[in-house]
Amino acid sequence: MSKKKEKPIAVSVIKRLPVYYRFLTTLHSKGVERISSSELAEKLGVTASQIRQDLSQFGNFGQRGYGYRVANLKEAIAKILGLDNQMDMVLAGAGNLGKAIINYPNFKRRGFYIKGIFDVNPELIGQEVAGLLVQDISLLADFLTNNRIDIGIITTPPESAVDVADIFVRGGIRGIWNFAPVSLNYSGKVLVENVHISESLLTLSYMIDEKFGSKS
Ligand SMILES: NC(=O)c1ccc[n+]([C@@H]2O[C@H](COP(=O)([O-])OP(=O)(O)OC[C@H]3O[C@@H](n4cnc5c(N)ncnc54)[C@H](O)[C@@H]3O)[C@@H](O)[C@H]2O)c1
Repeated sequence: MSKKKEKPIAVSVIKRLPVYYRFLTTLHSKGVERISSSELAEKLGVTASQIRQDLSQFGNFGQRGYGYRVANLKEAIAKILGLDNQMDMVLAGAGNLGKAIINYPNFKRRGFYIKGIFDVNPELIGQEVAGLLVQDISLLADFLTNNRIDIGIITTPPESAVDVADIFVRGGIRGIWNFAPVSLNYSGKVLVENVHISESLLTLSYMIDEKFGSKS
């Protein structure tokens, strides 16, 4: 499954690709066959030249005067994002957020499979969530030795996150999707994507205040 890119692509570009992909998927499901970069840009709130510049880093997609074939571009972006590869994942922390992630059906549709769920709570261990039994966290290290897992998801409280991440790293995991509000630093050993849901909410709250003024 190794798929190292020859030339590093800016993270800002990589972060826009899923947005293009999601929108193209919607267009495709509505039967739209082609779209111009200016239409695509208008719908997504970016400039047409930004889209052309982003996509040109990966190859030649659109045709002048014709635009993009929706199905082709969608498939090409899926490939760039690695959605044509299966990514196997484990999750530590089967609480509120963990269960919501496990039960979300679209990850599987996009090639992300949760293979193991781990927790410390004896009341949760042995419970079935989305067809998998929650296992004792003490079994995680062995599980990683016996299964080739790509991504480890952390939805534990912050105080357990570093311990869990250490087990992931020792177990050979290549990427950590971390929802706990702690910084994980493993320069070079593993890629960490921190998801700060609360920060995103605070940003929205700030923007509401700025645009519409405070409620009082
Ligand atoms: N729920 C949200 O919307 C939300 C939003 C933003 C951030 N977060 C963060 O996500 C994390 C989970 O939040 P939650 O609301 O699901 O909490 P939760 O308390 O419902 O779930 C946490 C789970 O982690 C388990 N756990 C604790 N230590 C563990 C360990 N060492 N190994 C494995 N499992 C362990 C607990 O038993 C529990 O089942 C927290 O760090 C929280 O700050 C949650």
